[in-house]
Amino acid sequence: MKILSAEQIREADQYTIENEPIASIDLMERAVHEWVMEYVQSPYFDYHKPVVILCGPGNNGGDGLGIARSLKNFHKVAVYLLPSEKYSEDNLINQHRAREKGIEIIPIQKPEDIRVTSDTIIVDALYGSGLSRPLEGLAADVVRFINHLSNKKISVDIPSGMFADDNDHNNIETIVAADLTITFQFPKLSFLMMPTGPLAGELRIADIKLHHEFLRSVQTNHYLLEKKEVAKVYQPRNTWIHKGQAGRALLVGGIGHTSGAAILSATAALRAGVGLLYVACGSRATQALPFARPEAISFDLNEVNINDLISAVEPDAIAIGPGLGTSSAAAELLDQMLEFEIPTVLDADALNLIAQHHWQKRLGKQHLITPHPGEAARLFGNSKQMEFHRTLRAFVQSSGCTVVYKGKYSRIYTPEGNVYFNPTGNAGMATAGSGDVLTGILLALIAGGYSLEKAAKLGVYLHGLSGDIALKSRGSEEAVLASDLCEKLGNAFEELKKDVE
Ligand SMILES: NC(=O)C1=CN([C@@H]2O[C@H](COP(=O)(O)OP(=O)(O)OC[C@H]3O[C@@H](n4cnc5c(N)ncnc54)[C@H](OP(=O)(O)O)[C@@H]3O)[C@@H](O)[C@H]2O)[C@@H](O)CC1
Ligand SMILES: Nc1ncnc2c1ncn2[C@@H]1O[C@H](COP(=O)(O)OP(=O)(O)O)[C@@H](O)[C@H]1O
Ligand SMILES: [K+]
Repeated sequence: MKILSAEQIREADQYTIENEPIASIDLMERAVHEWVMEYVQSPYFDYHKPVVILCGPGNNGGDGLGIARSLKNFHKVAVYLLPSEKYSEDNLINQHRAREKGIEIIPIQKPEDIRVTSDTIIVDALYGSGLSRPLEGLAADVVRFINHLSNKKISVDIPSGMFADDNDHNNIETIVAADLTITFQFPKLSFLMMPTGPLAGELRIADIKLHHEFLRSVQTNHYLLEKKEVAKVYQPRNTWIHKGQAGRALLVGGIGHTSGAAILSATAALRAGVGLLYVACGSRATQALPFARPEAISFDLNEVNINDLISAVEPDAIAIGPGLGTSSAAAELLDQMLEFEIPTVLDADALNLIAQHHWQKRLGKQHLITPHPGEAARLFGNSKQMEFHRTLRAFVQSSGCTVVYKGKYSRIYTPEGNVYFNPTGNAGMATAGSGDVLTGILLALIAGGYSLEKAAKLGVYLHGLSGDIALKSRGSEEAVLASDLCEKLGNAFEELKKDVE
């Protein structure tokens, strides 16, 4: 699914109006209808509760006025309107239509004019994608006022005060903190990033059927991964395959106290279908592995030379990092391994070592790195979200490596400059070892023949899906373990395969 900028969204609206063709006010009616359809299907809909709709001067406010007319059929509705010298044309039409339906429109002079009871649902239609500067004055006061209320808040298109794209210079306190955002046609970039993402709350997308020609041809570098697209990446296993063809993988890590990290990665790699798995690890992990994961073949890093091991094993792919530590021996090992041409996943301490030794420039097209925000900050600096995003995207384009920036909506950056956001996964995955599991999955997929980009898309999606399945079976986020992700990986493949054509 394409993610468009605010400018492109305006163009999409305009193109639809001119080429469908449809009058602007009728497109707004369609948006209102689709928004209400999403709302009544959401868990927030309860016709016993009164609704207060806050409207601004533009078309977002116009939507709010239309929504008021529609919700009047179910709820007790009150409409409040910000004062303005220039309401948009469609806003004025909808003010008129609302009054015709007997709806009183109450002008807001001060935030306290807005009257709610404890069960009132607040619909936020103050500002949408036409926001041109951070909110101030009365609008900002209204936002702060409602943010202090414990009432459920549902935003129309965008939480008011939030820019669709770049909020680096915005004031977070003047953005509505919504429980649910029902957005039109496209997810907005700011919903998928910190610190704005949490303010959008739960997301639902209302399909307002903008012109398919425009949607097909519009150029973007930002996408939200969808199951059916990821399913196209998946290559079903050939029934005549033998283990030598299912990928030979080498995992390096698991030294001392963090032996478990290598065991988790190894388990994940095996569950993700690798044919042969070699693990080069510390003495403790070498001893534990035959019991924990008898399918893996282990080597003690104290006893083998990495170059000899590579010659003997001839891996199709390598992963280094989980539980590696940052000792000088680990640094020396990584130093040698960064010279290899073999596709390599770099995670955890491998990334910390790269940052420590300023080896970022040694990353190239054979590398897939998987930093979480802490590791990423060590590697690429600690700038604000959009600036960081631009820095990382530029680094990936110039170095040729592929990056998975982990978190909610993990992002895949490709050397072509594309960025894919992953929708699967949940807060239960914020637990020790879940990143190690991802490393193992990626290792297996790359060893099995997927390109780095395809492995990243498929691997990150399946990893999150395993987390979602684990959450269902465990019952609550708190109880999900990284090992559960390995256990449910088969079910995640099964779920994805339902969409393979
Ligand atoms: N047919 C369509 O196009 C469809 C559009 N749709 C809906 O329209 C929404 C976009 O509408 P929009 O472009 O009118 O922008 P909106 O966010 O309502 O506000 C603009 C007004 O606010 C003002 N303003 C801006 N920043 C400000 C600030 N900081 N403080 C104070 N004022 C500020 C700005 O004034 P100006 O910047 O010119 O000074 C202008 O007057 C979109 O999110 C969706 O909900 C759907 O119905 C689908 C069909
Ligand atoms: N709230 C969340 N929602 C979705 N995915 C999450 C969330 N928290 C963590 N994850 C996922 O879990 C993994 C955590 O990785 P990482 O921080 O490296 O863990 P560890 O170092 O303990 O192995 C990442 O893939 C991340 O995307
Ligand atoms: K809004």
